Amino acid sequence: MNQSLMRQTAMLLNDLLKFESPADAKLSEFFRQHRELGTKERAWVAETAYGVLRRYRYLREVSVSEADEQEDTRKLIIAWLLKIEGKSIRDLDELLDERQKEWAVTIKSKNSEGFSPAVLADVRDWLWLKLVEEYGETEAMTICRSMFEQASLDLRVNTIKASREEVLSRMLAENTVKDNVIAPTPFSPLGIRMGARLNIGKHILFTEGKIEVQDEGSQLLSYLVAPKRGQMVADLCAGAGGKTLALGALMKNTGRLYAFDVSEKRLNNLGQRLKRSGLSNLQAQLINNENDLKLKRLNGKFDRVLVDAPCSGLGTLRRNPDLKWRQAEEDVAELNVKQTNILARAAKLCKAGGRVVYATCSLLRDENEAIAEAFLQAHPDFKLVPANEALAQQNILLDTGVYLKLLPHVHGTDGFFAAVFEKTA
Ligand SMILES: C[S@@+](CC[C@H](N)C(=O)[O-])C[C@H]1O[C@@H](n2cnc3c(N)ncnc32)[C@H](O)[C@@H]1O
Repeated sequence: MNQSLMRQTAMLLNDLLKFESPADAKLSEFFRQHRELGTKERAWVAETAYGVLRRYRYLREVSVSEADEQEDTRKLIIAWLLKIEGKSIRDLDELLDERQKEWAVTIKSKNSEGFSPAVLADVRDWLWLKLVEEYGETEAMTICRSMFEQASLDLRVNTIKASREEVLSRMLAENTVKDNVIAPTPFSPLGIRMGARLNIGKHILFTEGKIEVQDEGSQLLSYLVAPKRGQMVADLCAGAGGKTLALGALMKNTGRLYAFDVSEKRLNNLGQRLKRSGLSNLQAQLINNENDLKLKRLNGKFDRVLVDAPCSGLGTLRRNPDLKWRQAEEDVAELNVKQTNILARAAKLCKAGGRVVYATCSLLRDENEAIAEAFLQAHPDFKLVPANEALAQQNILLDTGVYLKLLPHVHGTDGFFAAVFEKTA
């Protein structure tokens, strides 16, 4: 790595730290503008930028001095290399100019004595307080630290086109995955976990539609929905269809599966994935909001409704570390209103004897249990189906209690929450 790459990464970080749009989109845009960068250089830029985003608060604390007029992202990078990556100043000889070497000496000498727990957990104060209230200080710290790790690459085998055994044996036989740790996921019967990141988008199994990228936790949600052959199923917040496609495969391409969302762009992405999947039971529909008239004629028609609600996304911080700096406490309150309303709308779509699943990738009670409990209070015609029992019925032995609650350091998945409701009348 060299000084020019350092400069480019610092410029990218200047942009990312404005927190105006998601970091993954900005990173892709950066790579499109810098096609001259090779694979190793790209990996270094991505790792460094995401590394700084994961540890931003701590790194500022050890690198920014009172004399600084404005934040210099090169200091953050140096701090990341020295303090997190464990490099020595000598290791960085080629990378740093003389002034930066002086910064490095100062940064190296800083220790974390007296830093607040929120700085060490690398989250904003409001979020730290909420997590401590919910999980206690020790568990809150463990959760925050688990988010410093890179997530594994999880794949879902599309059973419309292949079996897990077939995909696993093909991958194990291949040179591309030779040095990779590759294994069935522990809980999802359709998952494969890969230790290292591959550009899976170009892999033949992917282009043939035999595999999809999907976190194991997300795969498990479709098992909670548990759609049966020939049923009417709605995915009310389908987005780009990660869970919709899994539902379609569980339905063995029979029945009718509706994918609704308010985002045209996301539904267009679903369209691309749908072509690869080989599913023909799926219909995508753009709606204005949960009160869209298009939904009205479908009231009481569905056997299964999934609400994968818009949420803070704090369970996905391993993949989207920028979210912890972009989310404010007020945003969560705003999301709670949407979550409550969308779930109430889902209840209307569901027929008697049918099932509604409410899911988020949030860690916060306000977006999870609180919404589920309020729903049960307001909807006496629904009862809670314990998630552990619903999974056991699918031969998945994962018991996190009446709600599904997944955490990276416990389950190896992103953080997920789900509640299963059945309409009794
Ligand atoms: C957590 S994401 C869904 C991710 C998707 N289910 C997947 O597995 O890839 C939440 C989605 O809710 C959508 N959304 C937001 N408000 C909505 C509303 N009022 N009705 C339906 N969808 C909504 C967003 O556009 C977003 O795609």
